[in-house]
Amino acid sequence: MADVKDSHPLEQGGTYEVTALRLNDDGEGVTTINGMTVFVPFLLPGERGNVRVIERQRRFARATLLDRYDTSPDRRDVPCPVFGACGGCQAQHLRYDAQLTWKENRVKRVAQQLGLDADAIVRDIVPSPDAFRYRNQVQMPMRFDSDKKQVRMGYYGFASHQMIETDSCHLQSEAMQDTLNRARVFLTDRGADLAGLVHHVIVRESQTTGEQLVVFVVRHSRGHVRRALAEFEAPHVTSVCLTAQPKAVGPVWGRKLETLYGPGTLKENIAGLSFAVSPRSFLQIQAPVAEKMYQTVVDYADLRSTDVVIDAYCGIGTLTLLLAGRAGQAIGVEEVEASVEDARINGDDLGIDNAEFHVGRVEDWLPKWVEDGNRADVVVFDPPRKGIDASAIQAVLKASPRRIVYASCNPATLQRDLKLLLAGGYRVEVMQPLDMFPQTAHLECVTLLVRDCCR
Ligand SMILES: C[S@@+](CC[C@H](N)C(=O)[O-])C[C@H]1O[C@@H](n2cnc3c(N)ncnc32)[C@H](O)[C@@H]1O
Repeated sequence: MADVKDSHPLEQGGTYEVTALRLNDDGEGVTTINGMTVFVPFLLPGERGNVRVIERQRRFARATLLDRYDTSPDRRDVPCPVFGACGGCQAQHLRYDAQLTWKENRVKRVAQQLGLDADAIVRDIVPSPDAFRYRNQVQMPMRFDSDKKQVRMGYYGFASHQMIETDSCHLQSEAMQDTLNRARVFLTDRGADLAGLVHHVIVRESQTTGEQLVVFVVRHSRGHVRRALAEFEAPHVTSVCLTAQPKAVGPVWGRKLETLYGPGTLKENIAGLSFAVSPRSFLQIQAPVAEKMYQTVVDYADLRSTDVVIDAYCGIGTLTLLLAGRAGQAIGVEEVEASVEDARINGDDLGIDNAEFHVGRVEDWLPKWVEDGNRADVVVFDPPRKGIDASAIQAVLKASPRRIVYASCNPATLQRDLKLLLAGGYRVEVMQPLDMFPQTAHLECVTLLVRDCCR
């Protein structure tokens, strides 16, 4: 068989004039050169440009934009000085209304690829009330520069661990940025002995109270390190914590977490309920869109007062506790022990006595629960980006709940998992996209599936 590469006269390093046809799921312009698909970051649909091919694979290539000859009406001025180098945002150059259309169309494409009537099933995307300064948490890499004797701070570049220095990210609140800037100065002032040990600073903020929790991630934790970091103060910071993680690159959290001062948790108000959030627990990145997402899940679940509802991947129990208000029994399952502790405390504080929580992996817990002969009338899934494990899908098909509500943050795994659920006898009734993450390629989508015999 002829090598596919040979049938495409496309030179690595060659320069070409192209026009972008559409955006891919990562927000890159998609074009073709001599019949081969080529991805060009920062070129918008309809824009012409001169590009250089920098990577050539069997079926596609990547190119970098050298010159742009046109300006799409969807292009906007970018407020962030490190946009394009920093790996955090992919779509700041796209007007917000065009970002919403792009994201909604991605969900429509998922529906189409599953053979569904996308226009009938996919609802209009729910926008974020704020296109900037919406995030409630940040993990900021910090490095001590021994030549300059100061701490450098910034995000990692696209697909790399090269630090792109910045002291003004437009996605987080000004108060969070102020805390990070103060942490950098604080560490620089303390010098190499302390600053050389800190490789990340995590800031979490309650969008209800404005209180902040700071976690210093250190290579190792000794008494003098704890005492020195406990001196850090900033106007909104109510708790300072520490975790020891010897490696600066890779997972940020160490095994242990110590509170140096303060309660070590934040309180967040979501959909009228107050939740305690500890440093390691998952919390949706912004409260206003999370509330809309939760309300959609609760509506789609359409619970009856005797129903048993399972909330798989429940985090601190936000959805479980909201669902419990409408059901006979709500059961949350979550692998992070600290989150389940938060969930139990939250249930007790809210006086909700028909919710229970289990620590475990959904793919282990759900098959066993079904095997033991338990029933579920409605199952809610809100997994991480990797989606639902196939064994959990097989288990839910066996349990045969009346409804399945799937909140997804990744259209690719959503499509994969929906395919299995459709083959297992479920029908997609409606898909609701939500923009939880403006300026980035990420989105949320809540899908309602109904067992084919139940209308
Ligand atoms: C997208 S979050 C949703 C949390 C919650 N529904 C909320 O809205 O806050 C996914 C959660 O699943 C947890 N998780 C990830 N993999 C898991 C697994 N295999 N089994 C159980 N929980 C898991 C994560 O720790 C995280 O809390």
